[in-house]
Formats: sequence, structure tokens, C-alpha cells
Amino acid sequence: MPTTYELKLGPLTRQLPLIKLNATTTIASFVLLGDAELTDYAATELTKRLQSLDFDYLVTMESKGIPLAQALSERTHHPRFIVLRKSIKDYMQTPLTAAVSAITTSADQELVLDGTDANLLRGKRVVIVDDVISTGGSLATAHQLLTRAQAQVVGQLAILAEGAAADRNDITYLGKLPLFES
Ligand SMILES: Nc1ncnc2[nH]cnc12
Repeated sequence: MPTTYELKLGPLTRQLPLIKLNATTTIASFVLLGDAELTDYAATELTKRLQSLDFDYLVTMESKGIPLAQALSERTHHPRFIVLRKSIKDYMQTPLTAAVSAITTSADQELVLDGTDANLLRGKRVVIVDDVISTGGSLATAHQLLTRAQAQVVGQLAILAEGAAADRNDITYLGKLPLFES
């Protein structure tokens, strides 16, 4: 039984550890945080995919999407991006929240849009960006929060699509990641 999966993305290769999540599901663990080289490459490639898209804000989800959104913001000359948080902070004003289930987190989580950010996004064209789209749970929750904030989601981007997400035609991604299910 191998212990790693070899991910190839353009000129880059990574050995991803195989992690058993439960009795039936094993993932090739892709942790973007700290991988400056891959973040840089992915941002350059995704920027090409954004070239013909008119949008006002990039939106990402805490926490693994943050360095990617930062790099994409710089490359696309969008000086501000929005981060959907995993919990309500004391400094937030009238936050919007929604429940989310993620493949890598056993307990249900929530996503939070600070009311100040919601005001900024009202009537704006937004692109959601994340590191991996798998079950699509956090993407759907992000989409729901943004719709509640009256933003228009005009694009959904990820570095990798995992498992069945690779068959979706409503996301743009650079590479596929297998999901090992028995
Ligand atoms: N393969 C994966 N690695 C890390 N985080 C994930 N979230 C969803 N799929 C993942």
C-alpha cells in the first residue's frame, strides 16, 4: 500500500501523504499553507483564467485559501479581497453565518461573513477562490452567504478538484486529485 500520491502541477511535483479520514475514505492531503512555490505557480496560472472575467472582489475561505487569494489579488490588481471566517470575532459587525460540512473536518463548521464586508460586496461581481474543491460543501456555503449579501458570484476557482468535483462544469481548476473510496 503506497503512503503518498504524486501530484504533478505544471513544472511542480509534490508527494502528498495519503490520509485515511474514516473507514471508507482516504485523501491525498494537499496543504497549501507554507508552499510558497506552488502558491506562486497556481496564482500565475489562475490569473490567466481570470483575464477575460470582469469582477470586483475575490472571496476566499479561511484558512488555506488566504495565501492564494493574496497572490491572485496582487496579480489581478485587486487591492482588496474578502475572507469568509470560520468563527465570529468580537470586532465583527452584524455578521452573516451559515453552517458548512467539510470532508476534512468531522464536526460541522460555520462560515462567517463580517457585515462590514457584506456591505462592501452588495451588488458586486465576486469570484470565489479556494485551494481544493472536494464535496463542494464550503463552496456552496460561501455561495449562499454571498447571495444573501446580494453579491453576484461570477466565477469559482480552485487549484485542485477532488473526486467528483472534477466533473463539475461550474468551477475552473488547474489539476485533479483522486479521492480513494472503498
Ligand atoms: N485532499 C485534501 N487535502 C487537504 N484538504 C482537503 N480538503 C478537501 N480535500 C482535501
